[in-house]
Amino acid sequence: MADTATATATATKAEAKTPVIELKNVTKTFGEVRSLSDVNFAVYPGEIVGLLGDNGAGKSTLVKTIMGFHSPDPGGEIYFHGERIHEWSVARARSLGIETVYQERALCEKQPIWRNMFMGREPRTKWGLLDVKRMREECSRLMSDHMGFTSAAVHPDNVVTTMSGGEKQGVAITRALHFDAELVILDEPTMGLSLTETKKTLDFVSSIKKAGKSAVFIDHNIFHVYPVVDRLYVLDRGRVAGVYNKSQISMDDLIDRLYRVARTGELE
Ligand SMILES: Nc1ncnc2c1ncn2[C@@H]1O[C@H](COP(=O)(O)OP(=O)(O)OP(=O)(O)O)[C@@H](O)[C@H]1O
Repeated sequence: MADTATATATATKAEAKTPVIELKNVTKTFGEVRSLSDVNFAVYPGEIVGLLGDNGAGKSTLVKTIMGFHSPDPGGEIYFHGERIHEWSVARARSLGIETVYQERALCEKQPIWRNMFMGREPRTKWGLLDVKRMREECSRLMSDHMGFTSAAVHPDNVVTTMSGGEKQGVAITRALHFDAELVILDEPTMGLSLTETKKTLDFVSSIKKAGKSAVFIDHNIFHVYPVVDRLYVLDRGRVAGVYNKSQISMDDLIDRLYRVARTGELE
């Protein structure tokens, strides 16, 4: 069983590097509801961090804070590569390379793959028109290099509706990496997917690490999260109930820990 000492040891080892993103003493209240309570959270370069917790634990509030949708209550601090950012917003987070991959419905189903790949960031010709040729070619390259799609059946001109759930998530993750995301937030990317499609999506998650980027992975299913992450945060009632180095806690111990936290609310 991991304990606070283990988590601290892990953090100390990683502290040789500066976190990509760090939240210090972040509290977030909505009226009477305290969704986050004095949360300290960090993601280091090249690290995949899992975020676990029961319904209402504060996972969405935490990632929405990272994404700039919520501002912390006074006293909370956000750092990006060690620099304190005072004016945190969606635009700022995005400009710094924080990208989010939602459940599969985030793509435009009736649009071709290449259109989805460049949505909102379309390259233009010198006359200001959409550079469709470049988007098609670049999409084709990304699909074979990053997504391993060599089959002629998966073509950049195919509309997204024809793709499987795992392939759609592949497009979303590849899109994030292509736009130089430093930190990819994966918000329940396996929801509603079959076993095979889930496997495909988890492989794409691993590709984020291979590309030297970082990710925060939220999922209710610990069997999906555990295999692909380096560290795990457990949230409970808005607090960080534990931080674990995956290499130092087995899945069984983690499950026990989650049950105990949910039952007793105790912190590490
Ligand atoms: N905009 C809001 N206004 C009021 N309360 C909110 C708001 N957003 C979240 N909450 C409350 O904050 C608490 C944490 O919610 P949050 O959605 O962050 O939890 P979660 O861990 O993501 O839950 P789930 O796994 O069910 O999605 C809940 O009690 C929720 O009702």
